[in-house]
Amino acid sequence: MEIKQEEIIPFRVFVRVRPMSEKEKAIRAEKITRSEDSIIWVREQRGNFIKENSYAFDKVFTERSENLKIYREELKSLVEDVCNGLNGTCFAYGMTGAGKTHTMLGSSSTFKQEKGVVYIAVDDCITSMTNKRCDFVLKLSYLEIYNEHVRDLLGSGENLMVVEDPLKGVIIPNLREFEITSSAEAKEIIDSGNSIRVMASTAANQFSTRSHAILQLSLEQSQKDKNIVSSVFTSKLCLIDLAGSERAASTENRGQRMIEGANINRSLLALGNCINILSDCNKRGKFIPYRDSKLTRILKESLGGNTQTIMIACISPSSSALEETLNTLKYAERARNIKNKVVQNTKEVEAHVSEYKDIINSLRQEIDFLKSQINKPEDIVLSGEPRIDSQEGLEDISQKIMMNFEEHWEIKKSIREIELLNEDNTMKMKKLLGKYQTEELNSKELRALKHELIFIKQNIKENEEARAELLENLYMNLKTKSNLQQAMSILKKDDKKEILELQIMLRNLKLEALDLHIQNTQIKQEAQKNKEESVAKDAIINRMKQEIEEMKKQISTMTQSSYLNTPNEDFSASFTCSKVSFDESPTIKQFILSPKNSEKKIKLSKLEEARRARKEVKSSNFVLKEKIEEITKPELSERLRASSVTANIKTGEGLQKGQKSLKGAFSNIYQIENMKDRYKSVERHRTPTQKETERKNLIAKNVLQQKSQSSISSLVKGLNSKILTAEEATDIVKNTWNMKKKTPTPSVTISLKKP
Ligand SMILES: Nc1ncnc2c1ncn2[C@@H]1O[C@H](COP(=O)(O)OP(=O)(O)OP(=O)(O)O)[C@@H](O)[C@H]1O
Repeated sequence: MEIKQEEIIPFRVFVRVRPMSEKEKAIRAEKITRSEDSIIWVREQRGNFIKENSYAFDKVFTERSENLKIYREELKSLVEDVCNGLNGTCFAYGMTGAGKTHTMLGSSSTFKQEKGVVYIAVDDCITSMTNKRCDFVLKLSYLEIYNEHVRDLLGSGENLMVVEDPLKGVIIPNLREFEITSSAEAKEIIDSGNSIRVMASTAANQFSTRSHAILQLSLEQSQKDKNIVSSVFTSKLCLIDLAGSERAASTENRGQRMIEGANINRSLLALGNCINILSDCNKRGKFIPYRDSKLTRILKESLGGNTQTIMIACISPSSSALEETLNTLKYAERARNIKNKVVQNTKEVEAHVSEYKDIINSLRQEIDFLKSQINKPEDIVLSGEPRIDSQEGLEDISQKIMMNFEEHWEIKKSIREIELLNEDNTMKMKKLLGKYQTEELNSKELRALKHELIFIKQNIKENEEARAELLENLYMNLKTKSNLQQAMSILKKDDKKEILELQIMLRNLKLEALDLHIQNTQIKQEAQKNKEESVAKDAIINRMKQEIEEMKKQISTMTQSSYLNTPNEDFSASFTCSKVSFDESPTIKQFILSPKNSEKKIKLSKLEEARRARKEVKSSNFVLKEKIEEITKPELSERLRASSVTANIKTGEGLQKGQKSLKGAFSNIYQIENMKDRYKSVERHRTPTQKETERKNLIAKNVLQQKSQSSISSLVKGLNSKILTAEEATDIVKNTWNMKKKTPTPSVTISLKKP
């Protein structure tokens, strides 16, 4: 399977217009919508004033569009992506009776029978996976959120907790998952879930679903190749049939239906608030109130996480539903601005498959063990206890206490989240202010910076307001808690009460255990991150160490060759000079020290080579230093700096050796002067004939010496005043050299400058 790169994918929003209902036809409602491809126009009549507004979406499906067409044209690709390891969500939104359930789950009660997109998607997913040549496990879970309670539609029906796991994201412990292998199997499971979903007849819809239903397909697929490298892809497909938004006035709901309606509206309002913040790019850094409802908590990943999301906004074409239609379209229009970062959930497992399986098995065992640990207290408390009879007051209070505790938990977490967000915002603001103070910005950059600062400031302010509101909620929550505890204490103490108290305690303990688990996972994650960081750091250090070692080797080779190539005692100026000005130019220097034969020239050129090599080492040292600057870890750069200092010293040694040899050459010149003195001192022991010959020689040498002295003086002058060209200098030195061979050394001043 091709591994996809991270992509920013916006919400895709479609509008689906259902046909006029019998009821709407009966009241002779007018059709107020018309559409073309991706645009829908809505006609609004207010008194005599008529206007038509247009709204743009990714596509508009008309009354004639069927579920299968919608699936094929827009949802199929989402399912394909899920089969390729990406997460996907599709939810239907709209007023009550607008056609959400018809779209998602289909219907048979109308004049025509249609299969919902949920069934088509599950079928398609099974078929695609079966056709693929890989191992896969497909699991299905189905839940509903009714009056802010999460209920397993395939399980016991108990009120489930929603937990945020730092590794797995939002999870619902104890939610049953069924492994499915065939469409028939899946259909049976989904149908059984639908059969217990809360439905009721309302004024707006005879078969109104009063809960939000969330069906989730979890897919895990693995691929093996010859090299036994196994890739594991995990993905989720979330299909959601939301309960309908409704206006209390128009639905004429009373009693239980009104409570349901209030809860439905509360969660849809929370969904709208999250969409508003997520869709506004200036609101980055603003607290997103996912915790305001169970629906938004469960949809957190679909709304602002690693998921491709599709929203189907269902509307009625009728004039009687104008307000709801406009609300739905505006809501959906905002959602179009949400962009999610989507990445393939893949793990490259470089391990033998058997090894890998062992790891999974051991993890599964650990999970099973932990599960058994979590379930233990409940078993102990409830095993053998009689079932609690319905005792309205007691049960009601215990339920409320549990909810109160959960609410307390959520509020505290939200407060902490806001505090962290604002810490982050303040940091960002400080950074921008620092940029403002230290950098020279042009007017455009300045404007952008100010703009950003204003939004961050606004976000901080709004976050603070949300925090203040939450603190107030916390205060109310604590007040409710003490009231509930008081109410509980008044009730007659009996076995049932004790069991209920224990149940409350157990639930609270479970929450605490889960929170501890989360903290534990976070600590583990942190530890793992630190470990990975330190491993990566060690790798860098090792790599750099190796590089340093290699450089040291190079340097020592170069130093050695520089030792070898540096002129040694053979290399000595054969003429006596008391002082010669030393030019920096290597050519000139070469001329001054011009050797008497080609061998020395070679040596000199080798010296130059060595110098060049040293220069190269120096420049590579500089590169190394630059690398050090890149590395932010101080200890690493410290180590490298130390090594580069050593390297420099080594290079310097080579240089010094060269200079030493040069100095040696000049000391030889002085030695010749000394020899002359010694010659004078032994003069008296010679025979008269010897003395005569030597005297004649000396006169001749003195003449030559004077000539060469004046030549070298003019050479030095020429060099100092830069009158001579390099060629001229060469000639003079050559001549001087020749003269020197036959004559005693000329007395010229030499001063040696450090190159
Ligand atoms: N595209 C459609 N074609 C034919 N009938 C439809 C279509 N959409 C909806 N209906 C019919 O309209 C009625 C209301 O639809 P549905 O139950 O799907 O609405 P809903 O939005 O789910 O409402 P609620 O939120 O109250 O559950 C149903 O009888 C359904 O069969």
